[in-house]
Amino acid sequence: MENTIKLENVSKQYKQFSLNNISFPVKKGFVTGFIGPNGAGKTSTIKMIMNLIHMDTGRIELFGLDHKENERAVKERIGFVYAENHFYDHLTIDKMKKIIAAFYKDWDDALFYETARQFDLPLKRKIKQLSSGMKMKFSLAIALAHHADLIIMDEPTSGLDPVFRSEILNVFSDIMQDEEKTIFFSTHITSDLEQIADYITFIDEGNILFHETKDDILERFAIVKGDTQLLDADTRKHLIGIRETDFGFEALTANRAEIAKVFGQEVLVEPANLEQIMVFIVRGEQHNSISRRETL
Ligand SMILES: Nc1ncnc2c1ncn2[C@@H]1O[C@H](COP(=O)(O)OP(=O)(O)OP(=O)(O)O)[C@@H](O)[C@H]1O
Repeated sequence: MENTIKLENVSKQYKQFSLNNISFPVKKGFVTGFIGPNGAGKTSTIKMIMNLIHMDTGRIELFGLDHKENERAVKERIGFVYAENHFYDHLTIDKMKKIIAAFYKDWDDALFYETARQFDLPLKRKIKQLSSGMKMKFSLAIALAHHADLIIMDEPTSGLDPVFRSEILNVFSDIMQDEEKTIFFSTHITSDLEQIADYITFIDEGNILFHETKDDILERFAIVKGDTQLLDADTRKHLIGIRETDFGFEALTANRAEIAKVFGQEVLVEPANLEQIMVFIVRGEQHNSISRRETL
């Protein structure tokens, strides 16, 4: 399977934060969701992919090409949707579109207007008068109009109401009908991923904890519930983010199959959704002496 994006041992050191030799692929023809708690390093990673900030070490390939050596060529093929406004506020959508269109060889004006109509974009309205959802749709209309093969988005659905979000997710599904297209986006909204992601890349504190298909993740992880008396130094090693109450314990396992071997029939094993997986893993790190990466 072809990789549209490939990160190899990418690192970046800030004063109080570092991205630590991160490596993962983004598969062509699929939607990959990039999740992790606040400050995990999602935006920094995306900015490095887009060559907006420099990495200290490592290599990033886009469409099989080094992303810096071939920056112009690869950017022609990318639609970048980003929360920080990169438009001129005082221009109307239509005028801004004209400026942007000039940068792309493969610009399709008819497709832009068709998408703008579909999105109800007010062409004569100034950028500064647009809601964040409209700006987001405008960015997507641009990405579609220059026939981007790869769409990269940093939290595209945050701040959007549920109706708008569902509309945008439908647009993503439409885009993915074309098997040549790839979507990579960061989000906190795990239910969006449950709906449309094929792969999930999980980052925390500058480390990639896993990169797998969504189906494998939902298969592998599970919630375990049982009596606190079952917890000892050995059994705890198999659990992540244990929460103990008067009624018993609740924890996450990263290896559902192993739980029966450890606890027999004495615990309840239930499916875990992505939100629970994220919450338990992050809590696990705060309270556990065992490194999260070892447990996963
Ligand atoms: N230019 C910078 N200088 C110093 N530290 C920075 C800089 N940019 C980001 N950081 C730090 O790097 C860490 C990761 O930030 P980043 O924005 O990549 O996280 P994120 O996963 O996108 O978070 P969020 O979900 O809150 O948007 C944070 O602790 C942030 O303060």
